[in-house]
Amino acid sequence: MYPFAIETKGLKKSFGKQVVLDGVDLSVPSGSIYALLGPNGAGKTTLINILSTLTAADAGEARIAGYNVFAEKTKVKSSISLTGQFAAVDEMLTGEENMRMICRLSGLSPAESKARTAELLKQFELEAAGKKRVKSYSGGMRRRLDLAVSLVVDRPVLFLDEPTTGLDTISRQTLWKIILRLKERGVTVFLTTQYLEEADQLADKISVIDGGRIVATGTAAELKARFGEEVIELRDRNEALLRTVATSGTIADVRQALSELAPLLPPDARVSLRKPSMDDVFLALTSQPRLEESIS
Ligand SMILES: Nc1ncnc2c1ncn2[C@@H]1O[C@H](COP(=O)(O)OP(=O)(O)OP(=O)(O)O)[C@@H](O)[C@H]1O
Repeated sequence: MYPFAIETKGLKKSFGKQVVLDGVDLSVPSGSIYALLGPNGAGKTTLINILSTLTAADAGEARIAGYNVFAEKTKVKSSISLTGQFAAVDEMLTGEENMRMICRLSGLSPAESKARTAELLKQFELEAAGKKRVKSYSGGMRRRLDLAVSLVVDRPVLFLDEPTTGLDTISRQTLWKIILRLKERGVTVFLTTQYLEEADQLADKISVIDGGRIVATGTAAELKARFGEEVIELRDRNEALLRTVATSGTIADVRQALSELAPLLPPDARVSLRKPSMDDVFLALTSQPRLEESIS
């Protein structure tokens, strides 16, 4: 097994004059869950499209399971699964019929197709739903079927582009559980997300992309620690958030921060200290409007 399932160096991509990726360096350890976190339009889908050979890069290097993404496309394609790859799930067929058809198209015998379908429907908690037509599925069921379909053939690297966008909390948690089980089976999962909590819960490592560059990489704990050990939160008397300020949490630092802030805030503003969240980290690292700016 390669130490890094995905490696990129200096990856660049522009669409016309718009620079979307401006030198992306990534190393994703084999068998890990890696989250790429970034605001809308940061280039997450473009990066996945390049890594899965769907889009050409302008410059740089990329390897999947050791294979060169630009020179060894066939080997790369046979090393990856991509959700949504088979957009051709037939809504008029049941989940089970779709799965069996895709198994057959992937070269499995009728008996193998039946067994693989049963195994995947069970793994994705779709046993009952498997008997129903796909057009009656909820968003969460459909997302699980798409994921199951993309895993008909075992591949070492799985790309998931915003796998839980638009799902309710329960469906999201079911998918998280499934993604964690895939990791236990040795699959490397590379997912993009706008949900900070998702990256926090699932990923062994997180990279934050902004303005076409990776602006930070680390575990959720490392990224939070880099931000600061504590956050001072100031709220008005109706509990509306006025300010957040990163601090070390020592008496000296907290006192200094409060004495600087006091003249700018109503005298009855309330103060509390809390640990930083992924939201704090994300806002600090990306060019999204900062909390302080957005409320002042
Ligand atoms: N084929 C294309 N032609 C022109 N511009 C494109 C093309 N694909 C993407 N872009 C532009 O590149 C930028 C990055 O898009 P991309 O879809 O990679 O971002 P993203 O991080 O996945 O965003 P989101 O979270 O909104 O899906 C966007 O401004 C988008 O409009």
